Amino acid sequence: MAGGSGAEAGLNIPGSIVQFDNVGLRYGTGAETLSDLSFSLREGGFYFLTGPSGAGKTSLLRLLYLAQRPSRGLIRLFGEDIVTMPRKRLPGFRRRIGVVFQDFRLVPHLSAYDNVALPLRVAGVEEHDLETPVKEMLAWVGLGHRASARPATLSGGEQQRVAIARAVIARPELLVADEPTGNVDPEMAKRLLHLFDSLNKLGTTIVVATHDLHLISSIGRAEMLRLDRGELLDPTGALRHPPRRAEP
Ligand SMILES: Nc1ncnc2c1ncn2[C@@H]1O[C@H](COP(=O)(O)OP(=O)(O)OP(=O)(O)O)[C@@H](O)[C@H]1O
Repeated sequence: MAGGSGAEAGLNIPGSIVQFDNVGLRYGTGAETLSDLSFSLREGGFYFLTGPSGAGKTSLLRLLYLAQRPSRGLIRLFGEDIVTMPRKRLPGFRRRIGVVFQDFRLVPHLSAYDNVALPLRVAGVEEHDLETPVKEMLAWVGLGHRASARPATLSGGEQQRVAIARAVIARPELLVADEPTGNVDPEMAKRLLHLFDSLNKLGTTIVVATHDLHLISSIGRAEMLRLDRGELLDPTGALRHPPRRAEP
């Protein structure tokens, strides 16, 4: 394992929002889909997750947004061990995370407006306080004129933009996005990335899984998480915070 084993494993690393130690994930009885993942993400960092199809990116994101528990290892989120945490505490943690799902998962019977308003309503924001931010957010993603449309009447790219607006509207502490620009044109992709960039500058930690090299190159300060066949490529140990010392 890269650094972090033995006595320091499991300790809370100051300034980290996510910490994985020796995490493995196995679906059923097959081989491990993710193996020995050990890394930490800095609070306020901007990370791109890349890797070939089937490398395990969606599986890693599912661990991050608490849709999946690991088969082994330790995961800390917001400084707490979420593997052994009682299930009833998980929804409170999930509310601190914005998620853009690869398949959008909009609520089908709600309009675009009501889908975007959902996280604010769950957080108890009054109707008269949420109208302006929801309208502004819809306008930013180019859907001001489709506010009353149901998801089934929207194109794939429009649904993706509603999903992104919903994920960012409540300014989550952690934003996890799975191929968030896969269905939009390059101009809109740039606009959506600007949204992530602004959110990051306000303090949200961002993790975006993407194959889009253009997108990756547009955020100079972003760090890379590269997965290959379920393993994280971290040759310099830079994804450990603090990084492990170079071998003598
Ligand atoms: N629920 C599941 N049950 C069994 N196997 C699964 C499940 N989800 C994913 N897998 C398997 O885990 C491996 C990694 O899948 P995952 O979707 O995490 O990869 P990915 O890197 O996101 O791929 P892509 O870029 O194509 O979306 C694949 O072999 C996949 O078939």
